[in-house]
Amino acid sequence: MEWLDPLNAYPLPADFVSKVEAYSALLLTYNKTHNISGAKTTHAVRENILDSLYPLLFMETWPKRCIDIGSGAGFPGIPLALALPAMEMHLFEPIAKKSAFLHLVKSELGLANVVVKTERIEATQPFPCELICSRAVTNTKALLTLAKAFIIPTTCALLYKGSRANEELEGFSNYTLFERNQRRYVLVKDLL
Ligand SMILES: C[S@@+](CC[C@H](N)C(=O)[O-])C[C@H]1O[C@@H](n2cnc3c(N)ncnc32)[C@H](O)[C@@H]1O
Repeated sequence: MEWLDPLNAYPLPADFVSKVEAYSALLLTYNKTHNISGAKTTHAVRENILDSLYPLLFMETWPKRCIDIGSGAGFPGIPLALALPAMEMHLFEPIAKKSAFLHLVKSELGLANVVVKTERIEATQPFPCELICSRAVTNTKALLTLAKAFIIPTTCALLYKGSRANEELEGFSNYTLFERNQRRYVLVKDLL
């Protein structure tokens, strides 16, 4: 699978390629009738998948449990859950047609480590969580305010950001900015 070459340095599970291709096919089909994602072509879906997975190349550790706030059609939560089957991935997506798709992916691909919640993050029953992921939902401060009840002393946030990442991070003291293929990722620590 040439399009996955940028991830060659990472040991992906044996079933990763077949599952990621199945996810991509499901999304392309479902998107035609339900319009849940701007990614309408194979190339665009693959770009979103790669973007979701680039943090595998720089994150030193992954915890047992992660939440993805505003998962939409599953980015970054589904690709990360496929790459990291030992990590529990909780996908929060309040729009019914999008969360129905996430349920479909979970059942079709047999993803035992994925939990889908059709809820806004601030309206759900919180639980302590060591990793908060989010891509293209809202700015860092607003997002961490919404997710406040999930944050414990060891929680980190892995945020998928555009060019304005630096402006958003004013006031945060402990963060690292990563760049890959013109994309930016921010790992924020000490959230309390
Ligand atoms: C622009 S989409 C991004 C979807 C996906 N993360 C991606 O990168 O393709 C933003 C998503 O965040 C969801 N969302 C917005 N506010 C939310 C909240 N408070 N809690 C959970 N999800 C939220 C929306 O329903 C929407 O599907």
